Amino acid sequence: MKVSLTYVSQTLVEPTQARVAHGQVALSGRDLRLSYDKRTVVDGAAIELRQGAVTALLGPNGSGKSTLLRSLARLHRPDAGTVRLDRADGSGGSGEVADGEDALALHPKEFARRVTLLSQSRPTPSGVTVRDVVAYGRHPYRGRFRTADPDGPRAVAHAMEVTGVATMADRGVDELSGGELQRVWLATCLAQDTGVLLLDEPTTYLDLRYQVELLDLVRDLARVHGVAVGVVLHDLDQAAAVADHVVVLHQGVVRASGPAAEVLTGELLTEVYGIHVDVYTHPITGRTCCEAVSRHDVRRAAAAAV
Ligand SMILES: Nc1ncnc2c1ncn2[C@@H]1O[C@H](COP(=O)(O)OP(=O)(O)OP(=O)(O)O)[C@@H](O)[C@H]1O
Repeated sequence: MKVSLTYVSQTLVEPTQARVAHGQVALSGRDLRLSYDKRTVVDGAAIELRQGAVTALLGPNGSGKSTLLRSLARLHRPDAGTVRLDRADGSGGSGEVADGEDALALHPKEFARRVTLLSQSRPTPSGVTVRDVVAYGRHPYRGRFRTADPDGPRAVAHAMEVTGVATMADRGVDELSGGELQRVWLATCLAQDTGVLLLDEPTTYLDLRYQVELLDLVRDLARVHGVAVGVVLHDLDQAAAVADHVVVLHQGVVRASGPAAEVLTGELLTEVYGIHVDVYTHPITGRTCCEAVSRHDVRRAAAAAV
């Protein structure tokens, strides 16, 4: 089978938009208060997504990760606080900290050319092919009368190729498995060719190979192509493997934020998740591993010690 995300760093065509200034803040939220029907679920949150870096949002169920991510994507309007978007070429901000533009004030098409979100669930359209759905990612580049989008065909073909859905281009999306559909949505985001990529639990539905390859792709998009990635993950090992920065939410408050290697400690994770978590370096791979200790593990260890 020809599909492969693995070789994306070799095959990814140069993005059509200039992306430089790795490390500069591309999208930021400050002092965000987010609510549903007057119930505040995120309070005082700050987050920065930097060009060329992957930032993972972590935390228990209901801690506010998706809501925070959606607020950065303008899908959840904050009660308080700001969301600011810097220019990909760095012209909208100043050095380390972006001043940027008020993301909420941008024209929807302008925003969609710069930020995309792979959300947790999307309605599956019926009667449309995979190629149609991926081509939808080009909507911000089309004019009122569907005027030419010269980069469109190349971007769509390439997005399908690197996500492994090119071979199913003519199939109806309503006949795909959950994992296939997830890759089609990811291809749609990639076809949108934005400098900021937001992903809400993107490995859901994917089998082991595609989970690993998706995370490789995410890392390449950041490191090779300068994309600022914000990703909600539940798997702490995956987060440790892919993220440069992590933001840990607990009960709607940012409990810790910073370089992954510094933030991911057993002490913090044990406190936040309410279960004992061991963090150690794998003796062979050198990777950071986060392992929750179950009651059965404790019993086994006690029995072995006798
Ligand atoms: N549409 C909604 N209407 C009302 N409350 C909501 C809605 N969506 C989420 N919430 C509530 O907001 C809080 C934060 O939810 P959110 O989905 O952001 O958390 P999360 O950290 O992403 O959770 P999970 O890990 O379970 O996906 C939760 O208490 C949740 O019940």
